[in-house]
Amino acid sequence: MTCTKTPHPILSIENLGITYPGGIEAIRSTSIQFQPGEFNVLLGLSGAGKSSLLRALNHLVKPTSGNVISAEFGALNNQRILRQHRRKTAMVFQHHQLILRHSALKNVLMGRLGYYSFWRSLLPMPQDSLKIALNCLDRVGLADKALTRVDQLSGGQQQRVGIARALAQQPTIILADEPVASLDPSTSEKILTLLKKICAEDGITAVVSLHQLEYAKRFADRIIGLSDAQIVFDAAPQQLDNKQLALIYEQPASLTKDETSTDIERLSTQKNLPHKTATQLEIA
Ligand SMILES: Nc1ncnc2c1ncn2[C@@H]1O[C@H](COP(=O)(O)OP(=O)(O)OP(=O)(O)O)[C@@H](O)[C@H]1O
Repeated sequence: MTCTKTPHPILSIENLGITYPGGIEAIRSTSIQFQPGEFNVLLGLSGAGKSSLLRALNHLVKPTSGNVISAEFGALNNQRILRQHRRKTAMVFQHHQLILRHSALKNVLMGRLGYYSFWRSLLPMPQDSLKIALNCLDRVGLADKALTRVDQLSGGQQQRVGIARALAQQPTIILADEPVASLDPSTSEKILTLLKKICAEDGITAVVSLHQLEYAKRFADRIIGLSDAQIVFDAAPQQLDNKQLALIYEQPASLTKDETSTDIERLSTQKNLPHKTATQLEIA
């Protein structure tokens, strides 16, 4: 089941494939279009290819074939276009990727770095960026924690700072890679509610990877179900019946149970690389 193409996608992928060194095929040749303002959930078992697909959308994982095409900037085939696209495409991570010894405000200000040259970003941020960052903290309900060190905040509050940092980028697209995987159910619901509300208010297109079916059904405008490196479902949550669910959640024949858990272990250590912006600021 697939969504039909519409004439004005904000972001498209065309025949995109990802094969990691060693020959692991994470995404087989796939084409999708994302519509402006849509809240998309990538749903699937661990190892299905959700993170790889999501991270390919801003070339954090480089596709081995095919193209990612931004409606605003064009195909991501040179550094200038990639920089422009990344400035408007914010990321939210499972483990927040915040600098724990810095204040919430300083972390949120990192979202503004893409707007300044490297040399300018070494100086204190201008007033307008400060105002934007404070406003973003206010929108996630953390105005009173602006000067609190992030390591003194709860997991849910840290993820709110992560969302505020994304928002400070004034993005048109937010990519959220398992944003609630480290949180308890009640906090997860609050975070997804907040993320959806903010995206709706600002007309931001969201692509969110999740493995919890319940949240996908509740929050997604569109669910893109992945299994074994390919899209097996692409439609509104209301159209997800048991037959479609079986396609998403059946264990690929190519993996035994043991191989799957080995993959998960490897992923949990390899995948959560620090966000490039965070690394840059750590150095600065
Ligand atoms: N850096 C890497 N090097 C080699 N193989 C990788 C790498 N990252 C992911 N893979 C493999 O690519 C496939 C897809 O992984 P991916 O992380 O995209 O899946 P996922 O659906 O996001 O899983 P999870 O829910 O566990 O995050 C898996 O077989 C995984 O082992």
